[in-house]
Amino acid sequence: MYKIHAITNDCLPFDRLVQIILDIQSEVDLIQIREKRLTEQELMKLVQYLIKSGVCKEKLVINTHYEIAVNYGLAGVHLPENSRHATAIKKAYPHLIVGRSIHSLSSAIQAEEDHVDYMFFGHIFPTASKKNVAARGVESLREIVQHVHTPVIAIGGITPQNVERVIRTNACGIAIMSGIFNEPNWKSKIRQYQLYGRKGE
Ligand SMILES: Cc1nc(C(=O)O)sc1CCOP(=O)(O)O
Repeated sequence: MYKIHAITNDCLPFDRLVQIILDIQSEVDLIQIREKRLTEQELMKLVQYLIKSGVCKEKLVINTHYEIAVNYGLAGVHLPENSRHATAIKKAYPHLIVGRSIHSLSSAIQAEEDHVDYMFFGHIFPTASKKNVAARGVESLREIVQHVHTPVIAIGGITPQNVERVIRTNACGIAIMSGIFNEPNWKSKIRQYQLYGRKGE
């Protein structure tokens, strides 16, 4: 079964965000807190509240703020493409999962040299959150997957209808934002994403 990462969509009211995370945690491998509009203080509050509400710390990765991941015992941190902190973070906190976004083969090779634990490559298909950049497509994904040993997670515009094409590239997983967090029936939607993996087992 391929990995499923859920990425928060930076626009939900606090209570709804917490509810969805609680509901989906047993269905996905990792949940990335990507709430860019929040201050560091607000992010800490959110993380504290999630843990207090019963969210499993080992399921949580936070975007950029590795100090929050360390201080609250989260599974890891997800870094942007231009971040050069991965090597230093891995050295200081070997237990922390460190992921990075990449958008080209050269970035993928750099991320591998920096010993990240996984990389996100996207966006694979057109998606509302990347309107002004052309989608990179499944063939670019396949090329990246063939060139690196580090797990590659595909992101961007992935739906239950196209997930099979993505996984056929040998990408080791998918990352989903709107397909979970913008969905009224988020739990049943995740099951649709899982279906191809189950059939392929
Ligand atoms: C957060 C993000 N990063 C991307 C990248 O290409 O690096 S695409 C993306 C948004 C993914 O949202 P959806 O699942 O709704 O298409």
